[in-house]
Amino acid sequence: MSLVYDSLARWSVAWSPTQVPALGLHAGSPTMRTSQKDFNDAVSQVKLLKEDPGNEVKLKLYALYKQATEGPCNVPKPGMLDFINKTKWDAWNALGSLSKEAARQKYVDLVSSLSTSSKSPSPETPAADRKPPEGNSLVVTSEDGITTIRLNRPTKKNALTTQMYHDIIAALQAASKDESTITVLTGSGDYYCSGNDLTNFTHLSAGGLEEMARSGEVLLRDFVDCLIDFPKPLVAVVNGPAVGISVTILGLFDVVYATDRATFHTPFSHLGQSPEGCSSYTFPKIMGSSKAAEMLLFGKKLTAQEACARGLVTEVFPDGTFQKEVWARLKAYSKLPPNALRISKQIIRKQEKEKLHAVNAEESSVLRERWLSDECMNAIASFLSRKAKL
Ligand SMILES: CCCCCCCCCC/C=C\CC(=O)SCCNC(=O)CCNC(=O)[C@H](O)C(C)(C)COP(=O)(O)OP(=O)(O)OC[C@H]1O[C@@H](n2cnc3c(N)ncnc32)[C@H](O)[C@@H]1OP(=O)(O)O
Repeated sequence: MSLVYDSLARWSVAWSPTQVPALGLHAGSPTMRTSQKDFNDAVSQVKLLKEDPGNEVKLKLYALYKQATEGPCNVPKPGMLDFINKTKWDAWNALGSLSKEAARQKYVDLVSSLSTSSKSPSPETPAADRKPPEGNSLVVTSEDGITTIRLNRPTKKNALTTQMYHDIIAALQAASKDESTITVLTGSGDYYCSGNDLTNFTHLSAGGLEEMARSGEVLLRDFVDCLIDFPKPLVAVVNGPAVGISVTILGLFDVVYATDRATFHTPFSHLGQSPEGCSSYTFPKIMGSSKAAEMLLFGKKLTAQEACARGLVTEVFPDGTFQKEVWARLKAYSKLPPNALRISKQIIRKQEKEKLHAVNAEESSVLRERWLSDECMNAIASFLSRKAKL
């Protein structure tokens, strides 16, 4: 059995009976024979768990399995940038000199506690029925003069993958030329967006970390440039909490409507990162330098009402009537003459376009450096190992 990440934030159990290493038990001891059977049964049970027990538990299972089968951690510590293996190594190493027998017992106890809290599926349940596929991460629709770009990864709180940045750019480019009057960005499920998908940092190409940071800088700059240049009214329909880049770019939207359930959080310092989306310029301008610093430096999370009082949000609606009220309002606005709207938007934006592009280029370049820093690496590794939640 081995525990693997199928993406960096998600452990999955890969199991093949033929891959089980010898347990290294001494024959003849009845206690140990019982222990070995219990352990083997527990190992088999893990793959039948219906509910994902979460990364923390899976990490514990991994560490106990290694300790039970190989003894104390005996392999060199992986490099700091090798997030997955370092996290696994840390967990195994933390078990110190725990005996194989004690590790087996703890493993069995842990699996037994999971089995009682989660029903196993019947063996004939097809895998596809256990977890429905998530479908398209971005859904674009056009109706009633409104093009809607919907972030659609609700199980990941609509975190933005690199593919989604590319897809949003393409959707905005298409929307700028289509028949619609207004373009809307919104989210599916309980979140608006949890910001940049932190597993984006783990998809290393042959060029290594430097290359990843370089391509991240280009992607970020292109994404934000596209928002700066977007020629039609751009509206954010913030249907729930918003984090990171999904908050900073709000300063580039024309109108921001939020449910009263929404919160606005930019935890850049916690992540060893720095502001993007032109927020280093737009936030002080919108809310004053000291309020902006509270958000961008110290990561103060705002309620929807607070964000509205600071001018980041246009209007807050009760959650119960949010969708109905907002879409009725937008439908009415979409009947306005499209050319007048375009021209008015463009004359407003024109005053600052050059400045915004310069700010974007600088923020993206600073972030490239940040991504290579120990502070950032450690924060991401910490999130991925679920030691910290923001
Ligand atoms: C160098 C390459 C980069 C390329 C991209 C370039 C452009 C990007 C530039 C922008 C850079 C940074 C700006 C930012 O956006 S910084 C902010 C990043 N976001 C976060 O730090 C939020 C992290 N998430 C959380 O703190 C919590 O998940 C939550 C949002 C508070 C929700 O908590 P919850 O308890 O209600 O739900 P939870 O169980 O944690 O989440 C459900 C599953 O969703 C996964 N998930 C949520 N958010 C993210 C995320 N941002 N990245 C990756 N995965 C996320 C979470 O891991 C859970 O998954 P699973 O069920 O455990 O598998």
